Amino acid sequence: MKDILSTAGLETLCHFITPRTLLAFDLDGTLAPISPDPNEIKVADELQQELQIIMQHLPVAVITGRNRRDAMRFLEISPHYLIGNHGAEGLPLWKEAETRFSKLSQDWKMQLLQSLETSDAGILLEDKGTSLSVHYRHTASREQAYHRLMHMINKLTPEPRVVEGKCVINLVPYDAPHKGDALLELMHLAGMDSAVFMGDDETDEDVFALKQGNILTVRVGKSATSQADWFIQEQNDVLKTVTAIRLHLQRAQALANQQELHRGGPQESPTEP
Ligand SMILES: O=P(O)(O)OC[C@H]1O[C@H](O[C@H]2O[C@H](CO)[C@@H](O)[C@H](O)[C@H]2O)[C@H](O)[C@@H](O)[C@@H]1O
Repeated sequence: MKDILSTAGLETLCHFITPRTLLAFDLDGTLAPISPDPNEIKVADELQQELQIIMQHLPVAVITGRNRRDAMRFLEISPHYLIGNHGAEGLPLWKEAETRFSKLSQDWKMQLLQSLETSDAGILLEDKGTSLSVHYRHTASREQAYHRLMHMINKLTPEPRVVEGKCVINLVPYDAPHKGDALLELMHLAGMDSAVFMGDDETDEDVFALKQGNILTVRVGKSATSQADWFIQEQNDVLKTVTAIRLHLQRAQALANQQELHRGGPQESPTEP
């Protein structure tokens, strides 16, 4: 894993981005810092402004574990693509399957509600439609809560795909598209032949694991176990990276304008009568 904000990293990033690159971002922990309350996240105004400018040059996608409606509450910009539920919501090719995904998620919710006891205070079920998240950030002992929840989750039928996150266990239908599938489908939809993706969490590993030369992946936080190729130190560095992309796009645009002017050649002055 290498530092994308190093001189070599920024050179690679700028060299990688072409007019056919999709820029995709995770939300929690990437566009917004992690907050103890999922309802209290904030995408910095400056970051939204940078993304707004970038969107004039390239397609932008947000691929989040939240549901789309929830994610929209925190975005003043309207990205070209907004995919929710870790990939299980918002992809045109999967529209019809979403009802089935929601049914599975409801079944798991009912089974968990039956198993939870009053002593399980602090455990929160987040019903997101096509997937279910089980939060344990606010329990007295996170470790105990985690083990107890995994015990319950292992008994769920049908078996969910379990994706762990930051004090959360996400339950997703096994055959639902994940974030990696989503990114590939969006590249195809947008007619882009490369993509940059930034994420921070286990659920983003589905993109990092794609390991394709035409997808540049950046993780928030260095990790020995992540499959991302590049890292930034902390969430604050997302703004620095996005600003570098914006500057690069504006420079490229200015250069293209100049070349266009030269190609047109000097205007012939009208012949004097
Ligand atoms: O894919 P993401 O956009 O990163 O979404 C992942 C999960 O994010 C939210 O939970 C996490 O962030 C909360 C706010 O910072 C935090 O309080 C919580 O502990 C984290 O797990 C969201 O609530 C989930 O639905 C997403 O799956």
